[in-house]
Amino acid sequence: MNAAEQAASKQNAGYLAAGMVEDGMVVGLGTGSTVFFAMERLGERIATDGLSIAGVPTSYQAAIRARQYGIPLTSLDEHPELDIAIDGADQVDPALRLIKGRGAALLREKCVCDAAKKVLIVVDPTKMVDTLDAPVPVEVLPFASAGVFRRLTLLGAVPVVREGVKKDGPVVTDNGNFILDCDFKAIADPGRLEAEIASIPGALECGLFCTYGEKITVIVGEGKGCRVVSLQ
Ligand SMILES: O=C(CO)[C@H](O)[C@H](O)COP(=O)(O)O
Repeated sequence: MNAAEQAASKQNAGYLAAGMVEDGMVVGLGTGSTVFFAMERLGERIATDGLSIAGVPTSYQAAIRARQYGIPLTSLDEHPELDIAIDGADQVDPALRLIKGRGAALLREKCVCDAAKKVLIVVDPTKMVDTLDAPVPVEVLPFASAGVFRRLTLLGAVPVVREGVKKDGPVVTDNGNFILDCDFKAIADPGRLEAEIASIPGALECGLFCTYGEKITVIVGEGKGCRVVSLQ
């Protein structure tokens, strides 16, 4: 798949997801290039069809884009339960377990995913895999980073501190933390690994999303439309 085909697939997925949002909904807004197509289409629906929604952004970048597209914003404080969330993913397996966090927004993305009654994951076909094997990002409290690094190594990872682009030194997340990208190779039991990482003090969240399959619908953008996948 070349870059133009991939962009078209992402647009198809994002636009279909935006069409599933109903008037009056409070919508979790994920981070990344695919979900931004959904935001673009939501903005058009607001401007032309009078769609009335409010969005909860998962990052500064999502908030900035939402404002550009004219999507009114709210917060999890105001709406601890969301009608729906739209987000991207880096990998999706057949049980609809995900690896997320390329954009370092995984902590807020998991909070929003957890708060949503229904989650639409928008991807291009390259994201669909039989076995999750991409590096798993772990958001780490800087105070505890050396200890978390050691514990992740004991779990079999090769952790790498994510470095900034146009910034020397580590990426600092929207929450003021570091990211360790942890290569576990093919992950035999993603749910168990997610629980093991969650048990490390100072590992604030990881990019494995293994417990939300029942409420996730995956929209895979393809050349001329979309394939919709759910466990139901
Ligand atoms: O998890 C994410 C950000 O933290 C993104 O949703 C994920 O990386 C997919 O991004 P894209 O749609 O640009 O491929």
